[in-house]
This record gives sequence, structure tokens and C-alpha cells, in this order.
Amino acid sequence: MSHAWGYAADNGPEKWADNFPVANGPRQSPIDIVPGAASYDGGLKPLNLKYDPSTCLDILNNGHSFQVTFADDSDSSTLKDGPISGTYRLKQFHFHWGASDDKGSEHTVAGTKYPAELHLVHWNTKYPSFGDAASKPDGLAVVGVFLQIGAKHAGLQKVLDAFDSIKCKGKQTTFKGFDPSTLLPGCLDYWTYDGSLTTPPLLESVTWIVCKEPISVSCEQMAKFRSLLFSAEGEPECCMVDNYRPPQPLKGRPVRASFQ
Ligand SMILES: NS(=O)(=O)c1ccc(C(=O)NCCc2c[nH]cn2)cc1
Ligand SMILES: [Cu+2]
Ligand SMILES: [Zn+2]
Repeated sequence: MSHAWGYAADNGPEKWADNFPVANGPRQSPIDIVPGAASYDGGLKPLNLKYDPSTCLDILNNGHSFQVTFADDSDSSTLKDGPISGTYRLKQFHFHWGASDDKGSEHTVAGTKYPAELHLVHWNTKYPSFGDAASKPDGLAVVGVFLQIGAKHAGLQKVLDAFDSIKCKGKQTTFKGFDPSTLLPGCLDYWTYDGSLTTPPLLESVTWIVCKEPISVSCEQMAKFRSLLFSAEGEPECCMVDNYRPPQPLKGRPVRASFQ
């Protein structure tokens, strides 16, 4: 994945519009979610998430986050219902986090930042591939889950235990049998709005589905996130922290709630 963009002062979110003018587009993400301004929509269905751990393939440090990638050549791990129509396949999940517990999430709730945010990335099977779907207005659906400091998360620990082999940019290792549904909160109430990828190419192809209930992680687990590096082996070490884009203008978009 060759790209010059990042999260530093010289290549970070304030500079992305230079190479990706859609950064100033009408449906950019993330946003600040204002619960009082969201409109309850009784027509929204509950999320229907069905994940098959046998589709889990590997874990990768791509230089801006780490991601767990899934086999998406069949409808084994899917998202249906919720605000979407049709079937969307799980492609990968990754996180965004801060250098300290007071920041790190991309979406905020009435201005509140969480220490981290999980993104489960799915693509619409009406298109032939993820790459094709990523350029369509209804091509992707990303489920966002906030992380808050509290009890150690057993499911997340399985992911963190793989970190020693992906410390540097470009490192990848086999990662099998992980069930991403262990990372979901108990209650799947959500907010939804039309948005974009939160990293370049910032494509405006994402139906965002942000869960209201966070999951808990321990401060030791957060420290493990911060032990990863943006830098490749042999480069000066640069801690992978603050890999989040700040909230973007809503530009009149409705934000709907699946709950009252
Ligand atoms: N944060 S998010 O909105 O969920 C998100 C989800 C997926 C991608 C993505 O697939 N990007 C295109 C390929 C690529 C280039 N470099 C790294 N990935 C980017 C952001
Ligand atoms: Cu990349
Ligand atoms: Zn993301």
C-alpha cells in the first residue's frame, strides 16, 4: 500500500485535501453525533451480523492502523438488515486510537472522544468486489464500536497477543479462527448516516452504523495498542498513536437513531 498520507503535521488530516479533494466533500466522515439532534426511525431494523471465525485470515500492520482481514469470497461473514438493503460481506476490521485515554475515537458523541474506535468494514455484494464497491454510494457499510476504559476485554486480548509479530509497518502474520462478534457490545442500538472512508482515498461510499454502547478495554490493553509502530523495520521508531481523523462538517445530513 504505497501512500504518503499519515497522521503527522506534514501529512495528516489537515493536508489530505491537497491530494484527495473529496476531503472537503458533502458526505465526509467521521462526524460528531449529537444524540438530541438524531431522529428516531422506527423503520430501522436491528443489525443482523453473522460472522464465521473460519473466514479469519491474517493480521497486518499497514502503517496507519492494524487490520484483521477476512476471506470474502462467500457469504460466510455478513451484515444484513439495519439501515441497509441486501447483503454486505465482512472484509476487515481495524481500530483508531489516541496517545492517551482522552482521545482516539473518530466519531464523537456530543463532543466526547473515546480512547479508541473499532471499524468493521463490509462491502455490498451487489458489486463484484470490495474495490468496486468502495467507489459506489451504497458500496460499503462500516460498523463502529467505541472503546472505553474499564475491565479487560477477553476477546480483544486474542488480537493483542498477535501484536509482537506485527510491530512495524508492513508486518503481517496468519491469524485464524477469531470471532469478531466477541468485539460487539451487548446492545446493538445504533446511529446511522451516509458518510465516507475516514482515511484517504476518503471515498463517499460508506453507510455508517455507529453503536451507542461502548465495549470496555483495560488501560493495559490500550498501552498495547500504543506499542505498535507507524514506522517500518530499520526506520526511526514512530509510535502508532493518534491515528484518527477529527469530526467533519455534517453539511445538512440526517443522523437517524434505531432507538428512542
Ligand atoms: N476508517 S474506515 O473508514 O473504516 C476505512 C475502511 C477501509 C479503508 C480502505 O479499504 N481503504 C482503501 C484501501 C487502502 C489503502 N490504504 C489502506 N487501505 C479505508 C478506511
Ligand atoms: Cu494504505
Ligand atoms: Zn477506520
